[in-house]
Amino acid sequence: MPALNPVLERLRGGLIVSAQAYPGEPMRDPRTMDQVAQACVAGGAVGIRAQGLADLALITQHLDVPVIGLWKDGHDGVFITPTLTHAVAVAATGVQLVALDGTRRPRPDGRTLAETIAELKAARPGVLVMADCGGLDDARAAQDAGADVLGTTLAGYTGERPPTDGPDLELIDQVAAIAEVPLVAEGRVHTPAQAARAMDHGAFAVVVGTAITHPTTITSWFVDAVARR
Ligand SMILES: CC(=O)N[C@H](C=O)[C@@H](O)[C@H](O)[C@H](O)COP(=O)(O)O
Repeated sequence: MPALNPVLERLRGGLIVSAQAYPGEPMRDPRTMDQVAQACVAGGAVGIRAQGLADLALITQHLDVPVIGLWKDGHDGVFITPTLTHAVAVAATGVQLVALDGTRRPRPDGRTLAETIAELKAARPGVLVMADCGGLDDARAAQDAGADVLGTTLAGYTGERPPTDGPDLELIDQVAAIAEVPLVAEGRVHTPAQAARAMDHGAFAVVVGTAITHPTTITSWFVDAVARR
């Protein structure tokens, strides 16, 4: 892999924590997410992934690790930073990387992924792009479209890959074999052992969300285990 952008170099081999609360949830408050993000950095996270302009505006002020920002609009189809307008607004919060839907599905504003990336970079020079992919063909296309980072974020959510129990290691292998840019393993990494396995399979860094920052889900795992006895 050629010499990397210094922002990406800071993420190499590390854990990125995704701190997101969903609409209507008790922790859906920018101050709360900012505090959660700070707590994760204190624990050794090399980067933070976060959602929404208000959360990002606070988090970028208080953290000195790279922040991957996104804006979820809706919950099906293309909803992760779906348009150029969303992407430019996310970049304007001061994040170093913008995560956007990196699938081959039509985007709501009619732009291709390549056009979106080129226009975002023209509007916000220096910003990096993480493409959230659902499968190998997405990853290949996103790399060709100019993505700086490939993520397995949408594996199991777009119909291209079955939802695996744990990270989609087969997809990580496949993407690692074609990636000329960093591959970030994201999606259903629920244990430290799974995070380590994703690295062993060729990930450049790993994103963990739910298992660190979503107490409702984590609690339900324990509740179910207790209820089974
Ligand atoms: C599919 C989708 O919408 N993924 C979102 C992307 O930002 C988040 O809801 C996930 O929490 C994140 O990808 C981390 O994954 P996990 O929470 O499984 O560690």
